[in-house]
Amino acid sequence: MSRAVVAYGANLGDREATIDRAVRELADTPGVRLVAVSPVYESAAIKLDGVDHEAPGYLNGVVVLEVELAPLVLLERLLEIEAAHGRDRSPDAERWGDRTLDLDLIDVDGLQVDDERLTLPHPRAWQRAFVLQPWLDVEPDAVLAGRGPIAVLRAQADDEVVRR
Ligand SMILES: Nc1ncnc2c1ncn2[C@@H]1O[C@H](COP(=O)(O)OP(=O)(O)OP(=O)(O)O)[C@@H](O)[C@H]1O
Ligand SMILES: Nc1nc2c(c(=O)[nH]1)N=C(CO)CN2
Repeated sequence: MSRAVVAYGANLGDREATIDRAVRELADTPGVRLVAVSPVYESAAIKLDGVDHEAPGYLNGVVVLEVELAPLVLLERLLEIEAAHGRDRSPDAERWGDRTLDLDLIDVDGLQVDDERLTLPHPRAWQRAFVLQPWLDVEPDAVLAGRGPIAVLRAQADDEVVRR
């Protein structure tokens, strides 16, 4: 049994409905138990060249899971749920572009993994308030492997999040 933190983000379509359904689908997955659901945050879209106030805003949050699945199997399930909610993964889709649903595997038991398909912890989570703040709300003492306590990382992250 492992403990996994999954972050979601959505800035296209009916964001609330997509997130509600995606969390339910995740919780209904055999071998997955939903342990905690964070508050939801609004955040401006971060693009490769900085904050984009013209783009639709995101809803972001995290869920904590107990899983009996290997990390790669859980990742496959996340990608499947994203696809079921219309995530555009065509080769010409913009990197960090607008999306109906993004599900990122942030941490699994503090494991450090550098696989072709999976990096753990998520390599950019440490600098994202839109991940750290909701995670902090549900696991205030959590530590991001190789980076330190998420409370410290959150204080250093400069993207803005507003609780809904
Ligand atoms: N910890 C992880 N969580 C989710 N995907 C990961 C992880 N590590 C590696 N990947 C791989 O990254 C690929 C691209 O992910 P994705 O398109 O969601 O990136 P992104 O959300 O646009 O950007 P970012 O990774 O900065 O959040 C996925 O197909 C997946 O195989
Ligand atoms: N506000 C916000 N910006 C983003 C997000 C996100 O979830 N929220 N995800 C990205 C790539 O994963 C890129 N930019």
